[in-house]
Amino acid sequence: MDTQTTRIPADPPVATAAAVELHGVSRVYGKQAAAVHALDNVDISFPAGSWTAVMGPSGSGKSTLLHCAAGLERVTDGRVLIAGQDITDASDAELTRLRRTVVGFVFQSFNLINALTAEQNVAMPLRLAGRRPRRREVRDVLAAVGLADRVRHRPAELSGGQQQRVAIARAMVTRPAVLFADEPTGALDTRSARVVLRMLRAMVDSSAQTIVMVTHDPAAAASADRVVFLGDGRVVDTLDRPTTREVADRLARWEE
Ligand SMILES: Nc1ncnc2c1ncn2[C@@H]1O[C@H](COP(=O)(O)OP(=O)(O)OP(=O)(O)O)[C@@H](O)[C@H]1O
Repeated sequence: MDTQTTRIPADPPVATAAAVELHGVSRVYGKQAAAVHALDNVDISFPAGSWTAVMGPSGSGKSTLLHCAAGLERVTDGRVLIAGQDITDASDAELTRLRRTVVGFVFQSFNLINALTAEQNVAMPLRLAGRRPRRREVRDVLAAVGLADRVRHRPAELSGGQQQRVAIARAMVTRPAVLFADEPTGALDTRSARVVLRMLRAMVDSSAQTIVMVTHDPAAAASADRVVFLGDGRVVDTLDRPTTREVADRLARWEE
C-alpha cells in the first residue's frame, strides 16, 4: 500500500504573477506612407509587486507603451492584459471602470484641478468611483506623502514638489494594483525627486503595488527593480537591479 499521503500546499498557487502583460503589441499612427510604428510587436510583462522604469530616446515609444498598457489608448495589433483580464477589446465603459479601480496615473504635468484644495483633489478618484470619501482616509494619504499641513491649500499655493506629491496621493487613494507614471520626477528638483522616489518604493515594498514609470533620468530609473529600454518602438534591452552608472552607460549606448 502506498503510505504516502498527498500533501496539501500551505498556500494556493499564484494564479498570475504578471500585473500587466503585452503580447505582440503594435501601435501605428497614421496611414500608408505617413504611418508611424510607435510600437512594433512588443512582448513584455510587468510582474506584480515590481517597479519597472521605461527609458529610450525621444520618439522611441515610451508614452505610447504606457498609454497602451494602461488602456488609455487602443492597440493596432496584439493583446493587453491587466491583472489577468484581457482589456484589448474592452468597451469604453469597462476601460473607464478599470481606470477608476485597478490602475492609477501620475503625469509629469500633475493634472490637478486648480479650483480644488489638495484634499478635494485627492478625494476626486473616490467620488468618480461612486464612493463618498471619508475625510480621514483622504487626510491619511496626504499625511503619508508629508502634506498633513497642506490639505486646504490649492495647487497654486503649493510648490512643484508638493503638487507632484498631491498627484501621487490622488493616485494612491484608490490603492490601485498598478500605477502608471509618466516622468513623475521630470519637473522636480533633486530633493523633491528623491522624496517622490522614496514614496514610490514604499508603495511597491509595503503594499505590493506595481509601478510602470517612464523616465529620462538614470538616477530615477535606478530606484526601480528593472529598466526596459525602447528603440524605434521595440524593446532593445533590459537591466535588472540597475545602478545609476549602469543605466547611464546603457542609455549612452542606445542613444549613440
Ligand atoms: N497621436 C499621434 N499621432 C501621430 N503620431 C504619434 C502620435 N503620438 C505619438 N506619435 C509618434 O509615435 C512615436 C512615439 O511617440 P511617443 O510619444 O510614444 O515617444 P516617447 O518615447 O514617449 O517620446 P518622448 O521621450 O519625446 O516623450 C513618435 O514618432 C511620435 O511622433
